[in-house]
Amino acid sequence: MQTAAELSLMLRSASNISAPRMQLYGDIPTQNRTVSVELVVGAGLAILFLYSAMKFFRPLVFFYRNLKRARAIGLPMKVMPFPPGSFSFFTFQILRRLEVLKPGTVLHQSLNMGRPDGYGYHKEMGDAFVTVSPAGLTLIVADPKVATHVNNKRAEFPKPPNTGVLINIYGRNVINTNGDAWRLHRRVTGQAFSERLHRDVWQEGINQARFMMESWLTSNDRNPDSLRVSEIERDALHLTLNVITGTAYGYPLRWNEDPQCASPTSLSYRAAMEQFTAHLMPIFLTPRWLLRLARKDSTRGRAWEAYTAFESYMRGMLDCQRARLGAAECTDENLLTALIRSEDQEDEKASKKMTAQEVMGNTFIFLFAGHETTANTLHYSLLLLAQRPDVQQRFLNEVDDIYEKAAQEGRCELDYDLDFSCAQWAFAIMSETLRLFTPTGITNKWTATDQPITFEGRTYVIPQGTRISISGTAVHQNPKVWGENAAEWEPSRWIIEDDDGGAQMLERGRPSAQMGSRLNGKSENDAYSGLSHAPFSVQQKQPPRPSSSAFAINFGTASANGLLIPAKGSFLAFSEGARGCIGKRMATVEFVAVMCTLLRHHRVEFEDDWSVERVKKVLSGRKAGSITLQPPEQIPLRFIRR
Ligand code: HEM
Repeated sequence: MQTAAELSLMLRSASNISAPRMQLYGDIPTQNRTVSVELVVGAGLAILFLYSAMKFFRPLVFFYRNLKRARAIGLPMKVMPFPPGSFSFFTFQILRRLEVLKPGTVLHQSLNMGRPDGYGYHKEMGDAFVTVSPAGLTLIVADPKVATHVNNKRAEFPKPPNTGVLINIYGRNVINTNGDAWRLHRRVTGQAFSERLHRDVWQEGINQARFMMESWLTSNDRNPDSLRVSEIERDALHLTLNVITGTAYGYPLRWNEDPQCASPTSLSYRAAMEQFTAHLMPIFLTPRWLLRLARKDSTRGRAWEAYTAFESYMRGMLDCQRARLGAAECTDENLLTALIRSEDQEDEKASKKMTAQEVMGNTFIFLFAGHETTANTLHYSLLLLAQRPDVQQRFLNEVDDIYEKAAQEGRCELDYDLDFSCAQWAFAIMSETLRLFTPTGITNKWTATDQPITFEGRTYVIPQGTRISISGTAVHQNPKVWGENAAEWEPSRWIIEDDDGGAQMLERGRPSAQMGSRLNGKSENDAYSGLSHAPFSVQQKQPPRPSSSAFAINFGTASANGLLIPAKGSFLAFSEGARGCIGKRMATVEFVAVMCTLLRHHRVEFEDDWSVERVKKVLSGRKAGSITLQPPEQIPLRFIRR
């Protein structure tokens, strides 16, 4: 038997023996485990704290960094919580849906959702200034020379990254690509914008204007002497959609006719486009699968309906052109045949084909970009002519002269080659409307690397990654560029004085027969070089209105038929440089043909209950949430036989 003392000794020795083993296998680690759990939790909390702090302070850090970069430039600077333009179409739509954004409220005004302020900001800040926000720097430009410099250096100032990802809805296209991809898209689509297309556009503009007037006749108890038009905006959109479809897409339509559709839809072509435009936000922002699942009678359901209907119409037109190409029926090239060919054959320069998606993307973007801007210009011009009977009279005289000349030459129809270049006032009215009611007031670029710019004689380095917003709206209302009356709609500014200094077109009213022949002798390029800046048509010897100190005019030139070619950078409605508007001439030809047809036998007036003041108020506003500039309210018009 062991005594208690022996037992106690044994236990103690056992514990002494086991001690080193337990050290080896984890007793001390148990203690450590507690420590390491604490460490892990502590580290986790620290990370969480650091992450939250970073999230919280990051904008401040960025803001501080951006502030330093902006100061280093040396241009005037404006600090903003958000970059300008953040409250664009989409933000506006979201806020409107939340019902916190009512027109006339302070919030509405402060988000600058009213009509763009024109030159307002620049009065305080100068013609080039930088805005700083945590998101980055934006250089805002109302100076023609800086605008031209930026617009003409495509590689140094490309479109900002992710430009137009939203307008990618049917596929990549010429508007939202850069570099080699853009070059391919522009080369392929650019072929279609030939003089042959412009000739077709002229004729189709006349046809569609007649169809439109016929549709007014049926809605006016067949009284051709007084046609009331309650929705001129809608009709103008319908007209321009039909013109582009009938010409660039090779599918001429009567007024209410639809093109071929690849799969059945209950929406007409025009209704599909209207519903599409009305549901841009859900279409742009919602994943397709979610749109597809939406209830038919919901907003998203309607968006999906418009999206699929429009896609079916585009596929139908592509199928039709493909069939014509296959049957060798198609000798004429148009935009769709050019796109189809680019999917089938490699582009020689790029050694690449376009994908089916890119073909769809371009099919969509040309319809979309090409019809709304031209429709807005027609719409605003008719409103402005009704507001200014004196200018309207000048134009009506011109219309009479052009038809008279055609009759003398044994023609009952106007002809693109013979008559387009005679429409001096039509051109002046269009340009002046685009100057003050610019459909897309801002074009955005970006600095790919640090870039020097020269402004008012000094050079500034704009750091890499700066957004550059060229504000056409501000340039067009800049008194240094367009004179003290820059904010007034005055089409006569586009018509150049005679060599003897008299404003002959204005004073004389009707252009004389002599004037008629002076215009007729010139080529169409001469007559419309005002939009193209084509150097071959310029008469350098005749600077217009030397008394004016305005840049556009003083440094501008005169076209051979007496139209102002503003100095570079001062007229930006179509932008400038390699990425300028591809459809500039098409829009001009269409405008002239339609206006000459609409006002051949009629003059346009407002209804009696529309006072000048009431009209002015509407014209100074902007339809909320629209992508291009549109008046906020419908103003009914009346076409009175003259
Ligand atoms: C009055 C009518 C029009 C106006 C005011 C206008 C205005 C503009 C402007 C300002 C740009 C430059 C946009 C930017 O850089 O962000 C542009 C580009 C473009 N426009 Fe127009 N446009 C008109 C008519 C048309 C028409 C009729 C078409 C075609 C049918 C068209 C097709 C395009 C295309 C494809 C581009 C992109 C060019 C490129 O990035 O290479 N536009 N337009």
